[in-house]
Amino acid sequence: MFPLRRNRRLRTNAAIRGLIRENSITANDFLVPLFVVEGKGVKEEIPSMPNYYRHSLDTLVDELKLLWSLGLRSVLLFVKVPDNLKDNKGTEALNPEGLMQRAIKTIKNTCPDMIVMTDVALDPYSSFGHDGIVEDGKIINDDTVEVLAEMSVSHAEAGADFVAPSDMMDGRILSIREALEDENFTDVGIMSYSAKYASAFYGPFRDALDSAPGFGDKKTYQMDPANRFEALRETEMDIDEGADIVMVKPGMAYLDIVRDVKNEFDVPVAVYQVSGEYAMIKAAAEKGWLNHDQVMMESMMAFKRAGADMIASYFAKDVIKLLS
Ligand SMILES: NCc1[nH]cc(CCC(=O)O)c1CC(=O)O
Ligand SMILES: [Mg+2]
Repeated sequence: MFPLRRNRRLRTNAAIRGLIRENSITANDFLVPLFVVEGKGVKEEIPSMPNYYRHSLDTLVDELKLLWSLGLRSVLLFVKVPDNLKDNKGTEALNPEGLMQRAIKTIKNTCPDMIVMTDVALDPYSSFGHDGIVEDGKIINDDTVEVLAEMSVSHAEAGADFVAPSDMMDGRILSIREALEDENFTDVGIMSYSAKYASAFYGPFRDALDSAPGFGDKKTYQMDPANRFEALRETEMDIDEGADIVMVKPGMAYLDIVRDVKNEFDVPVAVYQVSGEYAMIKAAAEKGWLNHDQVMMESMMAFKRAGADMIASYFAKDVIKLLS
């Protein structure tokens, strides 16, 4: 008898393919990154991120209502800080009336049940465009961690549900957790960018926030793309220090790391499909070289298949619109 098994039987039509499908995508899967700028009536497209925008607080309100109506329930906030407010210590990051703090309040006033996660790192505030305080051309770990902890408390005071440290300083999760507990923000969570690689895929994001490093690169704090086991060490430490959710970043080129982290630990795992991944798909689709929607959905399935519990993606809205 030939053949003993015919695997194609389970692919015969859409109904049987649906029946045996192992992964699916819903609005619950997404964190929506949002870029916020000063001003009024601003909705400016980011040149290297087609169809993605920086919003001033007033237009952000409309965007939030749209996200909410689509069933999207959590946002990841980034702010673009004017040059004159940048310094080496990220002083503006602690301003209770700063753009981030106002953005958090605006969102909570518009959609009180939207989960607000805030990016915690110095780079948008840094005159050097680095994620930490610079001394003699070096990024100083422990002094930076102190600022990150204060910054986290400031975001919590403004109403953030989660802080999301994306800086890759050592020990920052513990310091942030302690600072939040000291101030009685026991319910404010931490989503740690635990395995964050020194990646060239962040290029368009740095355009969006005007936050590219002014000298050197981020290789003394972000991870070497050559390394796999180091991601597990980083993640384990962040969990021990109190991270509620851990993240792997970037996404598509790091699916092996997502799977490793998911297999090894029992906390929720997030993956970040970063700006460069978005830009690649958009650019190829614009040229007619790839089918935009199909490639987008395939990338989402890949994240789920790799074990991601949630996906931060600039495609979140497009995906949900396509599904509904
Ligand atoms: N620390 C800031 C930060 N938070 C998220 C990203 C990248 C996100 C993206 O590319 O979409 C970056 C840039 C960087 O580390 O240089
Ligand atoms: Mg670490």
